[in-house]
Amino acid sequence: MNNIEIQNVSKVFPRFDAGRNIVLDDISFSIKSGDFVTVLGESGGGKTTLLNLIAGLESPTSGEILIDGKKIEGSHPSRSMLFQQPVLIPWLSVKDNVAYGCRLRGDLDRLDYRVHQFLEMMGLSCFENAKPSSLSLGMAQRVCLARALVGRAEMLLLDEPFASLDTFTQAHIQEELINIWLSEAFTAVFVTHDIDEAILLGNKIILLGGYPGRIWGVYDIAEPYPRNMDCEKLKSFRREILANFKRAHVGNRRFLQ
Ligand SMILES: Nc1ncnc2c1ncn2[C@@H]1O[C@H](COP(=O)(O)OP(=O)(O)OP(=O)(O)O)[C@@H](O)[C@H]1O
Repeated sequence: MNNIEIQNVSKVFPRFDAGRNIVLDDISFSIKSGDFVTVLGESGGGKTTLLNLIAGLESPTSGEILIDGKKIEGSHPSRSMLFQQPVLIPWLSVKDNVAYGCRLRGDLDRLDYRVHQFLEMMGLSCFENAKPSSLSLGMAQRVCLARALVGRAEMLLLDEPFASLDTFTQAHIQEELINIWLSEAFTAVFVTHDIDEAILLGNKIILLGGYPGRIWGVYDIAEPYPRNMDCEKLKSFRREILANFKRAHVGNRRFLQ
């Protein structure tokens, strides 16, 4: 199980001029085990900060985050993070990169089989022995995804992982991610500033807006996968989300006056 409760979480960072930068203000929402949650917000709005708090890499200034009723204390291999840029060890082969975290932790049970299985799932079995320098960006990002899944992550935390990919590769890898999520049943928290990506992927969207970042909408989307933005229901979600973004900005202007 991996039910997460984010309760009245605020995060304040010290500012360069000795002031306080309130990045997140009184954020509350819940994530059910097996959810695919997309966190949608503009650049600098605190999305990565929220992901780092769920990963246990940062602590809230106030409020708390509970996983299955227990307060998060630090990072844990069951929560795996995928960054915007793929991070691979250049001198290790693709398969050794994928196996690396498991080897470090001594999680060796059928490791070679698992590595092969996930690389095949990502369409990368022919590249098992290749070095990262010979991979395209999209392939390297799929290796990172395989590495997270091989480590039996119960929760994937994805920080705009496809933002730097071209539209075609992005669409392809989004579809693969959804297929794997549907078959492997992990929980995903996916940060993006792309409204269509948030709607196409998430069964729940958290709209983060304004400065400091507050929640401006939580949307449950029950449409089946694969999704297409031509669908009227999804278009209407899009209109509603954009309208709420506008409200966040009007609220923000008032806040600054
Ligand atoms: N470790 C830190 N120390 C001080 N300030 C920080 C730290 N991490 C983030 N911030 C500040 O928090 C704010 C939000 O940053 P964050 O990276 O969470 O936003 P974001 O929504 O993920 O942005 P982007 O989409 O551009 O990656 C920024 O003002 C940033 O300067």
